[in-house]
Amino acid sequence: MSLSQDILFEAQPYLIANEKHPFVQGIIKGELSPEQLRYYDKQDIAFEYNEVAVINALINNSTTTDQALLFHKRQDMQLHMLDDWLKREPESMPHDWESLKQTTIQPINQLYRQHMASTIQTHSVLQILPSFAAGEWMYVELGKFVATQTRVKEEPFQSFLSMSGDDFLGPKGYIQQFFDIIDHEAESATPREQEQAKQTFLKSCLLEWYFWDAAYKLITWDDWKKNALGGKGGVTL
Ligand SMILES: Cc1ncc(C[n+]2csc(CCO)c2C)c(N)n1
Repeated sequence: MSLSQDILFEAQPYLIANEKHPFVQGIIKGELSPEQLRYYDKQDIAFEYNEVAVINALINNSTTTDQALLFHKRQDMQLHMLDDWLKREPESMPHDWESLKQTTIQPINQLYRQHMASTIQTHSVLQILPSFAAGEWMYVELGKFVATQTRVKEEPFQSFLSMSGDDFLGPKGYIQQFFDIIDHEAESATPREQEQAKQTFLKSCLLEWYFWDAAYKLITWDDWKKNALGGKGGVTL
């Protein structure tokens, strides 16, 4: 079994848990509040800016020119996507880079961003790529899942998780190409390095679940502070 097959087999329970999460269910049923959508939007733009640094590291540490070109193409898409996103709904959101820099990165987002960024110092595509590819894979799979469900037609629920175009799908899509690169790099890696890469992927899948959860519950550092300083022994956040 290739490393990517092994990873995908172990990631299945995480995918099912993500499909069941009330935020994902709320997208299908159109039952999320403007506050929940706004929290997600703000945190996710900041998350995607962090991905720019991770993709840069993938370009820097590519082991072939083809890899560098693929990551470069993905980076181009990332920056155009962020540019389009920042131009949307400026009246309801601080959708410009200056004010976005002021956005507080909330606890789970910080954990996830640092989980990804911490792989950069390995200088290894095999260690960096799974941290990033897991989120892409999860969104593509969730997109396929929601397409099988009867979902509400109004925006923003209608287009949420609808992955448009074939950029990510199929044998030449990003997802398959990322897995091909993971398998190629795994050939020259030790079992321990392969295991590390797998655990990094699975941790990203876990943090995907917590990302939905934080948006669903609107969890902030203030909640963490109240919980810690409230003197009640703490509740589960
Ligand atoms: C929590 C979270 N995880 C992963 C992504 C990454 N992601 C999902 S789909 C996509 C590209 C197409 O929109 C990207 C980059 C994200 N945004 N938020």
